[in-house]
Amino acid sequence: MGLLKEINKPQDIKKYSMEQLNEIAKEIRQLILETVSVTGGHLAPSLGVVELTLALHYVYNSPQDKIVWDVGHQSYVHKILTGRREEFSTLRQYGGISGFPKREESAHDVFATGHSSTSISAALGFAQARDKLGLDYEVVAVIGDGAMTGGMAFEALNHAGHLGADLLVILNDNEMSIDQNVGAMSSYLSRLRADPMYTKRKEDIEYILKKVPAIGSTVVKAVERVKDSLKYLLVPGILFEELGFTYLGPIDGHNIPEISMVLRKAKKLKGPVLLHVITQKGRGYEPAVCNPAVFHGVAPFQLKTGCIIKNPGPSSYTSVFSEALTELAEKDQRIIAITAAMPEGTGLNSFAKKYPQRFYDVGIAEQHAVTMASAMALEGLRPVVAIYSTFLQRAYDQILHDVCLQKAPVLFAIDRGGLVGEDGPTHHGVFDYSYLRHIPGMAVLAPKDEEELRHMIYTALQYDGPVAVRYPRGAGIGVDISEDFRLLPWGKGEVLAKGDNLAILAVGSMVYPALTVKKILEYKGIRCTVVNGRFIKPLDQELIVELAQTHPCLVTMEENVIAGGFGSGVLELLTNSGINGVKVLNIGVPDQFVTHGKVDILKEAIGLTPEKIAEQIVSHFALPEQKVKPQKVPLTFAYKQG
Ligand SMILES: Cc1ncc(C[n+]2csc(CCOP(=O)(O)OP(=O)(O)O)c2C)c(N)n1
Ligand SMILES: CC(=O)[C@@H](O)[C@H](O)COP(=O)(O)O
Ligand SMILES: [Mg+2]
Repeated sequence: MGLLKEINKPQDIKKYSMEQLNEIAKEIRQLILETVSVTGGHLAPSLGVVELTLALHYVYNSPQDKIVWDVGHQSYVHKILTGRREEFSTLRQYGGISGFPKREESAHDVFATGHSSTSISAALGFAQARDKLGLDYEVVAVIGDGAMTGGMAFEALNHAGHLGADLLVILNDNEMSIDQNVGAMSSYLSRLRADPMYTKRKEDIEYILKKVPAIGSTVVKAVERVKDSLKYLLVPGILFEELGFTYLGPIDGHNIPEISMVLRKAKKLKGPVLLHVITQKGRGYEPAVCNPAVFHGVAPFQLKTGCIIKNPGPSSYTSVFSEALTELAEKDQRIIAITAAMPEGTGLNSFAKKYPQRFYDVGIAEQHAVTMASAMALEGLRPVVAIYSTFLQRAYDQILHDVCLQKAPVLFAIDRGGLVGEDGPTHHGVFDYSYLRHIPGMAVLAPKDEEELRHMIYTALQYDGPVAVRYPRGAGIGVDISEDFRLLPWGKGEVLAKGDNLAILAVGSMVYPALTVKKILEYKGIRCTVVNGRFIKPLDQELIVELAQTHPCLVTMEENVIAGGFGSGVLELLTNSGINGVKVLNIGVPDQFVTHGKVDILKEAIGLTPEKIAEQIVSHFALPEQKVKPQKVPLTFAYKQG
């Protein structure tokens, strides 16, 4: 490592020449490649902003000057340049550095991001605070072309233009969201990239020349167009100019001298400035350049070949959902599939290939996706909105008012439910039971395994109302998956095992762990009933009341925060049913933001492993322990730890 090892803070790069900065760029790319090929992570986004980040830290003075990274998945270069080079190998590992900007991690991470399209709002907030407090610093938001399709970005552009705030928005345009970018904004940016000044001027001049001999309205129109083309000629970023921004660009986002020169110019301008830079996602690593969608967020891979190291194992919940929906769509023409810029992640890409006319990618616009789906459903279609649990949080109001209040039969396919692992607190889907359960008319289901997910999707589509099916990230349990579809009894749980000392009522990803807890407790002479709750709402009231009346202790288990989750619903039911004899323990995610790391490690850390749960049960209920060898009772399901 040549010059890079001398850089421990951003100011250290200011002494280097442009040639040396290009050398440093090479070293940074190599470090990112060597690290992410081992840890996994957001490779292509970060490779695409190496020169941009170097130029930014060359011209600005972080952390006094505030740089906000939209989504923040592209912040690896920023982290390497701001004192985290040596610990960069701990990227996304438990106890290591986060894959996203994190205030607790560094003063240079001025705003925690992870969800898209927030950077301009944050930048405007910092700019307003600066002006109100009489402080002196620059503010920069770096936002991608994908994130620019998010509604919040427009809200902030609108407000910043209105205020005339001194700030810089850098639009990092690489023509990609996670997949190909979509929307009218993306097309507009393509035109800007294609240097419309030339094309626009040429068309208009030809148009005018052809018409000169004519008289009357044609000449008037011609004059109008000349005016327009002059406007376009002088200000290609007219959309941003009309919002009050000075538009600069488009410039080459890999040319450090050019970027630095334009950044210096931008610093001198008053009011909001938008600098449009063109970058290549995955720059410097051929496999990522050729396939930026695959290398957007990538698992560990072989550096030499770009082959991603796959863990053979059970079908993923995502693929089971995708196959089930695509099969059902064959028979039911009403089914429409909607994603918010994540066709690959939600598994809808295969649906899109088979039914392009019944598929929508709305861009990073979860709120719009939900409300559009509601109107579709009210007209008789069966829209299926596939959005990760954490990103669906953004559309809470739309779910409540635009879907549930009007009883629109929208199916929410909620992927990444529960802990997601290395993406950390901005991405764990551990709040959805709580943010959905209290909405009148909403039904919430969670399958115990991938086989049940298939039947839940089918059952949910037969239900004439708002319904959510929530399932985890990654591989299923490894059970056989039937070919048919079974209608599950609505609102009913499933008794998996019987015992008289205590009853465990588990939902979703905690059902198989509950069976393991049962095994562990048997060795202590404690016999458990285990129930697969299946429905977070409506609860199986009859079964729960019966369990409470026939067992001295009741345990609920869920991979959701305890507050307001499934267990809370059970407690409300017992209280409202006047049942107070039974002792209850709610097991779930504690009242904290769970950090990043492998899921197994995180579960160990927050007491969500079967062993830790069994310990909590014994101590909570002060159950007498007898060392017994339980009779060999085969589990109804072979639960595989893993
Ligand atoms: C609200 C929200 N929805 C979805 C995502 C998932 N997501 C992460 S990055 C990304 C695409 C971002 O594209 P762009 O801003 O162009 O950045 P690039 O990866 O191209 O650098 C998406 C959809 C998210 N982080 N936040
Ligand atoms: C940065 C971002 O929000 C996405 O790239 C997200 O990390 C994808 O998550 P999965 O890897 O679970 O699809
Ligand atoms: Mg992009």
